[in-house]
Amino acid sequence: MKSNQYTLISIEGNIGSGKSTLLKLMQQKYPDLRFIPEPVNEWQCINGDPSLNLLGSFYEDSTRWAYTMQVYAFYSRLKHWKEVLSDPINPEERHLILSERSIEADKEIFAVNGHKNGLINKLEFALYEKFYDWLCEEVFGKKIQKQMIIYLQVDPEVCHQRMQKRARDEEKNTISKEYLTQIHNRHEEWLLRETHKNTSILVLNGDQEFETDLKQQQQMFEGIDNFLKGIL
Ligand SMILES: Nc1ncnc2c1ncn2[C@@H]1O[C@H](COP(=O)(O)OP(=O)(O)OP(=O)(O)O)[C@@H](O)[C@H]1O
Repeated sequence: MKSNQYTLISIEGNIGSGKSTLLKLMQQKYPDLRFIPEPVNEWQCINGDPSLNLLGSFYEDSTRWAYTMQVYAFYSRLKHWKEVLSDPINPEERHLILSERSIEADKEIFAVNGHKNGLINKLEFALYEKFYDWLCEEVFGKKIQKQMIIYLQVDPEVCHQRMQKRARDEEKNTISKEYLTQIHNRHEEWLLRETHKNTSILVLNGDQEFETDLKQQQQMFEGIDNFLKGIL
């Protein structure tokens, strides 16, 4: 691998599928990976002001806030990526980055779904694509050697139950099973039916509880170890 190139590993999956849990487990198992968390807190509290809650506004009035949400989600994710990619790589270091969702998922899942459902209109989507393409090229350029996606595939009904259990304030009474099904279908389309260049995809079933079930974890990690074999 060239010294300034990275392999990106992202965990993708529906809201409430268990991505954060899997990420934590992977951090423990592979401590050498660089890690990019999802900036949800930033969306809940713009400039540290809890009255500026973009995630909450988005779920209260999706049509009004869908485009704004995408612009800010993109900005905040890209900012993290830029910080990591601008950090000179130590030649001894592994060039592997693990993130919860990817910039691409923002677009392919949330922006496309919003556009399909009329929450983001044609003009907004065209504008979004313009700065998305340009800024991604600016930040990622030729720095990416390969992308690897771990798709945590979970029944939307199970995601709904997990979401209710965790009860994030903004989501409690606003995310319907219908929305979870739309987001699930977008994942299936994007990851299982569309073509991908220079990307390998592992599909992991996450229907069974795996946070505390060690047997289940072990089974999942057999798949992950095998998938990452050769780069770790
Ligand atoms: N680009 C985006 N546009 C709109 N909403 C987004 C976007 N990215 C994430 N979200 C929302 O932010 C919240 C957190 O999302 P996400 O599904 O990535 O994490 P999570 O729910 O904590 O996942 P898990 O339970 O699998 O750990 C959800 O309400 C999700 O719908």
